[in-house]
Amino acid sequence: MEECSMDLYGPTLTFQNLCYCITEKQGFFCRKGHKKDVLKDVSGIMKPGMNAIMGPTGSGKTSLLDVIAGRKDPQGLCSGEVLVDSKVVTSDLRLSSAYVVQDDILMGTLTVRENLAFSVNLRLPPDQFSSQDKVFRVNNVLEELCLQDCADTKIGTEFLRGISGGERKRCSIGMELITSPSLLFLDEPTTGLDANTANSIIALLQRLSRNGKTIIFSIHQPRFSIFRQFDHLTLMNKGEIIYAGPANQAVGYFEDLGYKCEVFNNPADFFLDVINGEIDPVLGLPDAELHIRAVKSSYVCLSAHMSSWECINIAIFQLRVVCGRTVKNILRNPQTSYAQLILNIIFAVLVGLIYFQIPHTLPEALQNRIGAFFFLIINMVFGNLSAVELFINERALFIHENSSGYYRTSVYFLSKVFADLVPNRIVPVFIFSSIAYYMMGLKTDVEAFLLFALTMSLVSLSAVGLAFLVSASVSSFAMANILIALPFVFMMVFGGFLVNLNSMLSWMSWMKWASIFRYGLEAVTINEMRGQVFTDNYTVLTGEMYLKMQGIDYSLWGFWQNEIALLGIMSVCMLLAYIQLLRINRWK
Ligand SMILES: Nc1ncnc2c1ncn2[C@@H]1O[C@H](COP(=O)(O)OP(=O)(O)OP(=O)(O)O)[C@@H](O)[C@H]1O
Repeated sequence: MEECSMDLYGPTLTFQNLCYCITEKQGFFCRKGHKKDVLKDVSGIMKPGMNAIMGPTGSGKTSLLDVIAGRKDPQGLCSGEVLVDSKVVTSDLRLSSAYVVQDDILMGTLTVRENLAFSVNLRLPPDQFSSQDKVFRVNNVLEELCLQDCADTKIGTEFLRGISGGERKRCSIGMELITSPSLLFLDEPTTGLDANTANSIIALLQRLSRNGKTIIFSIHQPRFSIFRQFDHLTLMNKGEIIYAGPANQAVGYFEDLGYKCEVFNNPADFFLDVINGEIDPVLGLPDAELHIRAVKSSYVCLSAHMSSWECINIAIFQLRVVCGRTVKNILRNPQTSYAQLILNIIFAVLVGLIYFQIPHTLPEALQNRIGAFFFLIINMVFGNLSAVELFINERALFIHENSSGYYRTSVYFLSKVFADLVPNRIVPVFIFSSIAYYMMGLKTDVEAFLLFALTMSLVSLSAVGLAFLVSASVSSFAMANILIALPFVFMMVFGGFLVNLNSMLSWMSWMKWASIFRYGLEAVTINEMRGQVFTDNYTVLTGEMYLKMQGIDYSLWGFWQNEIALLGIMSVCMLLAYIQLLRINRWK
């Protein structure tokens, strides 16, 4: 086993007197809760090389890693500080260091090379690195991580078989190495991998550490071939450090305290057995207690060469790169878009057949028209329930990339919204409107058709806006479905078709002002009825007379106020959705 050799170069990270506590809420409404100390006054030093943080489950190793990497909510930090090369750092360290999360968070529909290119494009400033430089970097990382053979293979999704687990992990490491960070944090890099793959990942990290990197990682219970590659070991138990020092001296330290490690025992297992109280002290040292052994070795202070790219990224450039990835993702995973389009076509034909060429004779002229409009609006609203998945699907990816400084929240929001609205909402609605409108035999002039299609689009977009708001506010589909169905049903009741709004209890009727159904129904009714004449054997009824009877303002403003209200609902919902995205908790 190598000791953390003094001639390795790279940044040195120290942490002093870190106390971290969390407040466990007792119930849904209870704001105050019971305080739990996750880290109890811990101090230590991580030098260039391989720094492992080990301990039994729940001992606080991930918490320590997250606190020193600036990923844990600073509100919980009661005391202490983290220094890199003797300079105090804040949680902004997360923007300039590299952190590989335990569950590989990658875009499954993109290839290994495309994922690395995405990272390099967003994290290296475009004015300092040419496209060739970036391609060169991607190729270098592919070579360094031995990923050339699967460079053009897709990562894989739940529907698409992709690269292997080890390759995924190497790709995740590559996403971070692409900026050549000197400080690399990894949360349990071997979890979920088979023994050989785990070994090769640790060997890779060791190789990287020999080239000027300080590698800090948490690990649960490594086998000996892995353990012997560690330079420095931090052993944790119940939020405290019980050993910190050269990994190859840890056995000796415990033996000095009276704990005997059998010849064939794996030191990593031995330490956990000692911590768990499964090994008793021998050598007449029954009272042996484990003390923190803070190793005060001298180290050379090197200037931190971590650079902060956050300010350099240009929003428009980011938008191009993120939109490019979103579009690629949709093109390679087109099921939702196809389903939306096919559903709209089938539904349009169905509605067209049910209400085929509505006559101008009473009473069916009115009954069928209003019934058809209500039916169409129901389809426009409920057909967009799928929009609730927009931000839930990629929540983990967004949190990881956004907190690592890949892009701004606004860039992500705009790219997702446009990439969803055009193929999934606007295009299918126009196709739907064209088929249904002419099959039903509504007004033949083009202006009336365009206003009909516009109203249908605005109804659809307002419903989508509400779905986006729900999607950005919760993290589970079950919750999203409950939250979206309820307002839609209420809006339907207050739409003016199922109940006469003028006869409602006055304290309830205000809800009609928030009903997408009402605005949509009024707009299409005005558009269709104005200038029409309906007859039966004895009666002549003009569209205007009908609208007046219903209490609908059919002036030009009367029509457009509905469109503006729909636009307003959509804009407010989109804005709130964006605010909700900003409010998502990025801390671990
Ligand atoms: N944000 C949090 N909210 C609630 N509890 C937390 C939070 N962060 C840490 N803890 C608690 O702190 C303790 C240490 O957690 P941590 O994840 O650091 O342990 P660990 O050693 O990494 O465990 P494991 O190997 O199981 O991942 C646990 O009891 C955990 O429940």
